[in-house]
Amino acid sequence: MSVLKIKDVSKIFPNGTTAVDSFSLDVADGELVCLLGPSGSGKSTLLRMVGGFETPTSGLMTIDGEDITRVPPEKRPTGMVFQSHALWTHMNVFKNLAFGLKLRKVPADEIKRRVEGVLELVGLGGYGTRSVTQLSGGQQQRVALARSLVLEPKILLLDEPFASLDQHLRERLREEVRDIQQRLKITTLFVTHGQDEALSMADRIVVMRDGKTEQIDRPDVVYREPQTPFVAGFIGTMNLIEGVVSNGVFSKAGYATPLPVSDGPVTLAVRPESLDLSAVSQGSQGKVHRVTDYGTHGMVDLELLDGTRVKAMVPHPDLFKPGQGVTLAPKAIAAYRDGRVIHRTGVVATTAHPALVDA
Ligand SMILES: Nc1ncnc2c1ncn2[C@@H]1O[C@H](COP(=O)(O)OP(=O)(O)OP(=O)(O)O)[C@@H](O)[C@H]1O
Repeated sequence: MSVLKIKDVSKIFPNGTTAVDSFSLDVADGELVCLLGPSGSGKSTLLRMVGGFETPTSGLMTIDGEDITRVPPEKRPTGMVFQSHALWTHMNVFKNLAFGLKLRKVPADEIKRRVEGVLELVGLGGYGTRSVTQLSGGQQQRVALARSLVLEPKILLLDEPFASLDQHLRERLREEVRDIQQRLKITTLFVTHGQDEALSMADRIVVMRDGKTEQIDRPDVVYREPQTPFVAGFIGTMNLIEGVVSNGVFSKAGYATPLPVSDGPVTLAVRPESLDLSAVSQGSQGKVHRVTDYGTHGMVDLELLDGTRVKAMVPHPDLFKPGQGVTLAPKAIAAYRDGRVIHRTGVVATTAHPALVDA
């Protein structure tokens, strides 16, 4: 039973950079929350503050009600796994794991039991006597995870732990870590800038931007109901089409559609799979720039009459050729104004996973 609370935490570095800006988050017992955002959005700084490796400029952090804001890392009930795992190469796997327990004066027989148990858990049973230099990258990262878990932290902190691994291994480890996390029911905060990682692992995703929260929601909600154009553009492939609404009609470069919002500038968010195209010889609203064949589908790069570029997913790539005139029927998922959602259209994405439409 461990709950992490972060309340109005800010970090301003001595050079004046505000890395984290009045950030608040409650992570429930056993929950896995992903911090997702572009480079420089403050994810690592926030995680490092929870781990005690950076001190907040202001704010409060508690674990199970106890203030940990200024507690040194080794005294916190947190375990952190870094991107570069920094295993001790002069020690074998067992000793790497036993080290922290020895420091805590855990009796030898208990050390043996706990290390062996956790090695089994990460799929490395029997690897104790191996030198860590004789392990693959994925195995080393499992040892790094085991080294944190063996200390039985209340909160597990993962900072892009798979970033250095190839795609295939990353996907496998992602599933393994999620399994272990759920089996142990360990409250976890996970930093990534991989949206597929966040979408596939998290109970909730925090989309960060400039040290602040842009949206906190379940993965499917973040994907289907992005609150801001920033989130819409960040998760999956999204066309953000800027136009103007006048008398209930949205128009953009020769294209018009009813939109029940007040007059003014509007940004429509349209997934490529929700932008239907028709090839026409007259009255086109755009021109095909390029068609990419993805085997299962095609992705058409279009140029609208005013030069705006958008993407449309089509079932058969050979239906469209560069230079071909088209009309479009975009089904927007939402309309935004001044950075906030002002209208939801009820259109839902037809693909469950954004990797499908990444182009
Ligand atoms: N020690 C430091 N001194 C000054 N500025 C820093 C320091 N560490 C980080 N920053 C700045 O704080 C901001 C947030 O950095 P942070 O590393 O937390 O972002 P991030 O979202 O984790 O990025 P990435 O995905 O690239 O790791 C950035 O503008 C970064 O340049």
